[in-house]
Amino acid sequence: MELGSRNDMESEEQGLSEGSEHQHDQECDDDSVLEMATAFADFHPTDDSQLGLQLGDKVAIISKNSADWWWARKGELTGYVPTNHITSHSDEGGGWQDGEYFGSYNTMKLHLEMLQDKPRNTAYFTAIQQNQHRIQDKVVLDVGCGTGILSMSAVKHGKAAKVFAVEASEFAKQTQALIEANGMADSIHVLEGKVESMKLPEQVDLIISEWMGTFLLFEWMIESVILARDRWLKEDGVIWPSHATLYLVPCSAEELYQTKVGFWESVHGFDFSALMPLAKEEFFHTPLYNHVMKTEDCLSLPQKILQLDMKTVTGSELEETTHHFEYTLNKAGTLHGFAAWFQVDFAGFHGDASEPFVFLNTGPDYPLTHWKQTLFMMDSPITVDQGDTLDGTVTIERNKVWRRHLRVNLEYSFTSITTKDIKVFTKLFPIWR
Ligand SMILES: N=C(N)NCC[C@H]1O[C@@H](n2cnc3c(N)ncnc32)[C@H](O)[C@@H]1O
Repeated sequence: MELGSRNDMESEEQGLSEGSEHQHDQECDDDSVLEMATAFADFHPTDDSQLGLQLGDKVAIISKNSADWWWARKGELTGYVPTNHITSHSDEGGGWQDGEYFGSYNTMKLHLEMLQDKPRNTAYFTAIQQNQHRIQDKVVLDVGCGTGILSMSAVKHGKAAKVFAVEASEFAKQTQALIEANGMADSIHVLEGKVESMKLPEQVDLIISEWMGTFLLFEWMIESVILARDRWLKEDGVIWPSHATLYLVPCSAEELYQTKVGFWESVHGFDFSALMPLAKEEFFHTPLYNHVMKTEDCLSLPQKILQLDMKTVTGSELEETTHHFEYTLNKAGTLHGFAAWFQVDFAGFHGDASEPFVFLNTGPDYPLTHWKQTLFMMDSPITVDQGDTLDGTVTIERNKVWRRHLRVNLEYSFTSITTKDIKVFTKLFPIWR
């Protein structure tokens, strides 16, 4: 999915072409095989009805005799394997493109970018440090732990007793080495595999995860976090981030527009304006995931278009959401489109909601993060005055086939305060399909 930074991956979505469907396991064709699975931990058999496993072994599941033991085949050998040592491949299909997705998280460039994102890491570390007295001696689940940085912080700063650090990409092998190098192997258990198919030995007190993608939802990892919450978080447990909010604001993007589209007006003295529609289609068909906007680009106050309580939100609620907006422009200028960003909060432990809590805001009024802002460019800029209004809806629709992708539909009417003239606009933006 990405060949470099997480942001690059969105522009490299071609990497998620149909041809990139994961390789169908040959053994799957044997009709006695229910599905394939991979061992994410070594298993040493205690009797000869059991099959020994090494981390990374692929086994063919023949029958699921019980919740804890499945009859499996590894090469010519058959025997029982413990289900809490293997992760099933069954959800690799279904348009999740897991091969590419998890393969892409096995890059140093991506982890470098995330670990160098100071506001990102500071928010998580501060939340952990400020709640040490509530995390001490507790059990934590880190969903999508990557290098394990949040798990290590939960132990070092939060004094957690035990952390299950779940990571589906091969990078988990590096993570295990890092945990050992930092003397934390007895409290942090790295589990390679998808959290959906993980079998933990106990419920947890705290789930920590950094799951936010472009426009908050891209990658749709939020569904994995919700599933882990429903399956493994204690009733009175806490999930961080505890809340996620998506913001949208009408804005100018003059420099970008001139660079990508205005440029064609006159190219070395020649009229190339006939190419402007092609430029708009190519450059503005999808949102720009790495736009850095300035506060003065905002033409109104931002509005919240999605508010999630991570303790209660369900996957089905997120399939399609629509938010009605009304903006009154607070300055004259040029309306090129809309910018979006998110905020995540780390509340939930506090008894009293009034207690200050830590939050991470990726908007233009806060220190820049690797998410930057997401810019939805409309095709025709309009000159606007203070007092003009925009009235419309933003619909976020998850792709029914490509389950990590979504589409954002913007539909609104623009009313000029002076002429009372009304113009209607609509545009559908795939992220990225
Ligand atoms: N936009 C993000 N913050 N993406 C973080 C994704 C990190 O979580 C890992 N990850 C994503 N989904 C899962 C999952 N279902 N199970 C385990 N690890 C996951 C992924 O391999 C990467 O290390």
